[in-house]
Amino acid sequence: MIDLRSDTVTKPTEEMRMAAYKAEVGDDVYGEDPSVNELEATAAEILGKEEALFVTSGTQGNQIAVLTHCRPGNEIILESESHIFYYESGAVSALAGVQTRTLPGNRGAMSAEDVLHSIRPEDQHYPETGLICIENTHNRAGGAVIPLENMKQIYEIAKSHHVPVHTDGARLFNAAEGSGLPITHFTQYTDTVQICLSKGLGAPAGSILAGNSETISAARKWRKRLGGGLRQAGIIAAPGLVALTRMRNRLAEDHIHAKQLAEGIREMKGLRVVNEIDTNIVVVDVSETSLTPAEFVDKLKTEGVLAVGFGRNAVRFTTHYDVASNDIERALRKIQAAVK
Ligand SMILES: Cc1ncc(COP(=O)(O)O)c(CN[C@H](C(=O)O)[C@H](C)O)c1O
Repeated sequence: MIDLRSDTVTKPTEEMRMAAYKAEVGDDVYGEDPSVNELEATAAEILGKEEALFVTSGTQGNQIAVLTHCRPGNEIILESESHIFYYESGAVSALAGVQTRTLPGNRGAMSAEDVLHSIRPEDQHYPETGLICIENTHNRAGGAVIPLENMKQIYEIAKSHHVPVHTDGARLFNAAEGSGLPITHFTQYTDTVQICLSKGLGAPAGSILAGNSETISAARKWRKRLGGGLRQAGIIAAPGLVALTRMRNRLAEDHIHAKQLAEGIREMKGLRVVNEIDTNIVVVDVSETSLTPAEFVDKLKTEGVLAVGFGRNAVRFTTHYDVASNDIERALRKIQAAVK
């Protein structure tokens, strides 16, 4: 079975498993787990932020950011198919008690103009704008890289209106690789950033939320309130450190594989690649097969390829560490067989 459902399916490498086995541990609620402390310090350094917090998932990192920046009754501005809006089970309302102001994106990027005109002026009828969220790369835009200039413009507008910015950077390392820019060029234009260790970087679990010391200290308290204060968490932080320090440079391979997959699918009658391939995601319109995305996903499975439905007419294929070069050729043959 070639699993192209998501880069969340990556299994830990031998090196990560050994790191977990050998991890030095302590009680992280007391700040005494050396592996967690090393991971957080290393992540803060790499992301160009004062401090970083190890969290259990990208969703937890995003939700802690919303809880830390906002208060109940605030409005948050975010893109209409962003993960925080689309895939986090309404947590921003359920947990933080905020309302969403979604804006259309162009390949996932909100226009700075739209953001400017969506920030609420002071008025007793209006909620305060508590946060602006950017997603880079943008999952439902097909792993699109949000241009640096766009982030810069939004950040400058946010700062001039004293509104914080959070970046859902679940795949920000893919954005850095896809744009050829150091990750700190992107993180300079956001107050907090969440990055996933468990996706393209291949860790078994975990994410990082990074920002200035005051914000991360408040975020740490929110993590505790959510039951995320962990004990000997070095067992999962140590493999996370391996992922963060050893797996960034191989993301280019996933991007090459995604491009190869897209090129092969473009040759197939009945399928249409709908996104420009910036990183590791290929979105394919299957409407000409007269199958629904769910039916096509089932057909693919019988041929030995796993993918996910992705909206009304499309399926998504995501390349990752556990998909090797020869898997792409094999997957293309199986996808071709599913189309027949
Ligand atoms: C941009 C972005 N931000 C946050 C998350 C949440 O990360 P986790 O909570 O799964 O660790 C995801 C996961 N994305 C998953 C996937 O793509 O298969 C599913 C859709 O939740 C994401 O794509």
